Amino acid sequence: MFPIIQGNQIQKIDVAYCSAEGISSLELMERAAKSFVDWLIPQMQNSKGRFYVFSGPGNNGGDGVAIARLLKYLNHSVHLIYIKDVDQCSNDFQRNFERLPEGVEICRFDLWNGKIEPDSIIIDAIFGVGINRPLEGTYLRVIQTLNKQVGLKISIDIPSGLPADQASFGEVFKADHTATFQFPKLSLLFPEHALVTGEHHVLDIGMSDSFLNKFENGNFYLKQNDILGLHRTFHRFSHKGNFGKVLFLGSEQGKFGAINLSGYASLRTGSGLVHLAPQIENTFAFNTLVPELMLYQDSSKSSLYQFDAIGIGPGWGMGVEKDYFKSIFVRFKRPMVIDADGLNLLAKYPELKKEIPENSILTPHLKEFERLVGESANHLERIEKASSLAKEFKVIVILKGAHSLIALPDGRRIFNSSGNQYMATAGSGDVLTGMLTSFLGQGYLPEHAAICGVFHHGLAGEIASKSKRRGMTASDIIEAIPDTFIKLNLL
Ligand SMILES: NC(=O)C1=CN([C@@H]2O[C@H](COP(=O)(O)OP(=O)(O)OC[C@H]3O[C@@H](n4cnc5c(N)ncnc54)[C@H](O)[C@@H]3O)[C@@H](O)[C@H]2O)[C@@H](O)CC1
Ligand SMILES: [K+]
Repeated sequence: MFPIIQGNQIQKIDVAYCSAEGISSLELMERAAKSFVDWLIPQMQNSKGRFYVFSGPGNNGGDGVAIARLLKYLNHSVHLIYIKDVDQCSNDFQRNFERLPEGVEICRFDLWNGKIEPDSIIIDAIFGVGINRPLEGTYLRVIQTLNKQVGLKISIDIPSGLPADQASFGEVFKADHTATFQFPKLSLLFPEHALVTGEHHVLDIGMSDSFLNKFENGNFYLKQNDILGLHRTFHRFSHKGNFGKVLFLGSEQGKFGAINLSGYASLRTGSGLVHLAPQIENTFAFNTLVPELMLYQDSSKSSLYQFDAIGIGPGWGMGVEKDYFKSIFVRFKRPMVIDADGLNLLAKYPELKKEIPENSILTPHLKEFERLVGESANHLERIEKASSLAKEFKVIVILKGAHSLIALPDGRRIFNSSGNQYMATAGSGDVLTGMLTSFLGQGYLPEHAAICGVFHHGLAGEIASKSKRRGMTASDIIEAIPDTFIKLNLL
C-alpha cells in the first residue's frame, strides 16, 4: 500500500530519496517531468498538440519548465508562461529554464496577451504541495483567468491553490485531470474537491513502498496488488462448510430486495450456504429471488452460533426493538457487518454501540455517518471522526463513497482506489454488505475482509459499468463479482 505522505513532509522525502539513490534533486525533477509526459501523450488523442504551461515560482513550476522542454523535443507547439522573475524562482526551476530549447514561446504573465488558441491543452504548474496560504494578487488573477478559459486542463501534482492535506482555503485551479506524483495527496480524495481535481492519476517516479513507509503517518492508498496476498485459498477437498455459512437480517415489508441483494452478492463472492431472515411476521412468506438462498426464522431466543458470519441492516426498517437488536450482539458475540438501518438504529440507541462485538464492520454512507456522529464541516473532519469511532469502539468503519475510507481500530486509515461514479445506484451498499459478510464467513480476518470486500466491490462496479455505464444496477455489480476473481487470477 502507498502511504499517503503529508504535504509538509514531501520535501524531506525528496532529500532522503535523492541521497539514498545518489541522484540530484534536478534529476528527480527530470524523472517527474518524464513520467508526466509519458502519461500525457497517450491521453491527447485528437488534440492538436498545442500546450500552454503556466509555471509558478517553486519546484512545481520547475516541473512545468522541464515538461515544456520535453514536449518541445516531441515537436509540439509549446508556450511557457511564468509568473515570478526567474532569478526569484527555485534553483531547479532556474536550471531547467536555462535548458529550454529554441522554439518554446516564453512570456512573463504580466506581459502575456491572454490568448490561448482553441484546442490547446492548459498545464497548471503554478503551485504544488508547497502551497501554505490562500492565493492573492497576481497568483489569484492567474488562476481566475485560467478558470475562465475553455480547453483541457491538467494539473501537475495537485491543482494549484489546493493544500495537500486540508480542505480548500480559497480559489483553486479547476482541473479536468490531476497527474500526481507517487501517491495521491490526501485532499485529492475529498468529495468536496471533485470539481477541482477532476480525475486523478498516480504517476510512479520510482519511490518504493518500503522507502515511503518510513514516513507513513497512518494514511494509506489501497492498490490492486495489495489485496492479492490477503485472499484465502481453498483446495480440491474443500466443502461448502469451508466457504462459510452466513445469515442476513433485514428487509421489512416492501424492501424485499435489500437482503436478497446481500445474499446473492455473498453467494457470488463464494459463500457456501446463505440464509435470509427478513423482518416480517411470517418469514416463509418472503420471496427469495434466487433459488440458492434459504430462509431462517430468527428470534431473540434462537442461537446464532451456527453461522460463521452475519450481516444486519439492509432494508431492516426502524421498527426493530432495541432489546432484540441488542440480543443479536449478545447471541453472536463475533465480528459482524452492520449496515443501513442497523446503523440508523445505532444512531437511535447510541448506548448499544458499546455492545457491538469487537472488530465488527460498520458501513455507513455519508448520511448514515452523519446520523451516527453528527455533522462535519469537511471531509477531513469526517475522516477524523470515522477514525475516532473505530478506535473508541474497536470496530472497522467503512465510510462509503468515492475512495471509500476503511478506518481500522488501530488508527490506520486506508483509502480505496477501485470503483467509479456509476456505482452510486440503489442497492450498491447492500451488495457490499453481502461481499463483506461473505469474506468474514470464509474465515478472513475482519481487517482483510474489509479490504478485500471494498476493493472487489469497486472492481466489480468498474467491470459491470464497461457495458452499462449509467444504466448499471446493483444486480449488474453482483454478476461482475466472479470476474473480479478471474481478473486478479485468484483461484
Ligand atoms: N517527490 C516529489 O513529490 C517531487 C516533487 N516535485 C514537485 O515539487 C513540488 C513541490 O515544490 P515546492 O516545495 O517548491 O512547492 P511549490 O512549487 O508548491 O511552491 C512553493 C513556493 O511557493 C510559495 N508559496 C506558497 N503558497 C503561496 C501563495 N499562496 N502565494 C505565493 N507564494 C506561495 C512558498 O513560499 C514556496 O516558495 C511538488 O508539488 C512537485 O510538483 C518534483 O519536482 C520532484 C519530485
Ligand atoms: K499544480
